[in-house]
Amino acid sequence: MPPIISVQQLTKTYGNGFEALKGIDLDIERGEILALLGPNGAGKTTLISIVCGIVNPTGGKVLVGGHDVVKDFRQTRSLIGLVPQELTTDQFETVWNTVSFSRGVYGKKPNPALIEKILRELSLWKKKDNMLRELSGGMKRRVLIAKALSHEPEVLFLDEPTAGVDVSLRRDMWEVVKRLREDGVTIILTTHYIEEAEEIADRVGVINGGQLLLLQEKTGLMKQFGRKQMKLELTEKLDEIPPSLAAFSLSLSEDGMSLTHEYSHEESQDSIASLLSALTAAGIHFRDLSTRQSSLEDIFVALVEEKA
Ligand SMILES: Nc1ncnc2c1ncn2[C@@H]1O[C@H](COP(=O)(O)OP(=O)(O)OP(=O)(O)O)[C@@H](O)[C@H]1O
Repeated sequence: MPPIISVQQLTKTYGNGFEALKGIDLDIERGEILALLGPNGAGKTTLISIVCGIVNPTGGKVLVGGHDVVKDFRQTRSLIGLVPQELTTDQFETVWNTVSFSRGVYGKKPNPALIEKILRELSLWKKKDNMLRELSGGMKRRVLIAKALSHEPEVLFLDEPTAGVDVSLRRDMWEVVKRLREDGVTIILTTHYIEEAEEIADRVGVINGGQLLLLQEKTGLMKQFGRKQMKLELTEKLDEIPPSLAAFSLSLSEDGMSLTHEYSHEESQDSIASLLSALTAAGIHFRDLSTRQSSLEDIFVALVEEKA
């Protein structure tokens, strides 16, 4: 099946001469959750805005459902739901009217049953007759999602969806996102919260300086770049690592009371077993052991710094 979104050699130079995108190639598959990570100013919002037809590209091409986002703007836009960072709707309108109106904007026939379903799923049903200005910040966020879903888009863009929202709302949002994916909706989210990408994404793209540095399936990414650490708390102070342990990647803490072994996912479990027996043979005993796996955040920071 062709990708639902195909971004080809996309460039964007703003009026002031700033090159925000420097040739992005990106295919997004139907039904996946793609997290776009990148530091401030990386170009994430510019990329999303071009795909949604809000910003014009300077060069390259974007197809959504096989249609060109510039030439066939109406068709591509109707396939997309965009949850922007901020609410720009009329604050004196009710939740129900706001969401229903949004559906009409895309030329879809009214469908009260669908609007009710969306509002219920987003825990907005009880607030349907409230004006937007009466809602809390978190509730307004929910309205933004409801609006974006009102015309039954095939692709949902979430731009920094959980910035500044509390933990319970964040959980609820992820539940909604997971349900949407089950319904076959493709989801692209930008986030600064790397744990979020780690938890929810199928693939992760890293953008920096207008370039796509990496695009990979999350589990493969974690395996390839992820390092593991095993820390051993020693029973007695060790002055130096004995030569018999030189073959293992070990470091000794300054106080001589702990040893840390770093290894990759590829290294077999055997290496741990042989390290532990080599330690025993060297007369080194430990009272506790802990392991740690590098997170997507560690990987991300290393990658962005490396390319800076
Ligand atoms: N209209 C504009 N004119 C000139 N430069 C712009 C314009 N819009 C964005 N930029 C610049 O383009 C770069 C990319 O901005 P963009 O908003 O796409 O980044 P981002 O990755 O979404 O960042 P953030 O995480 O801060 O939202 C930034 O350096 C920004 O200052």
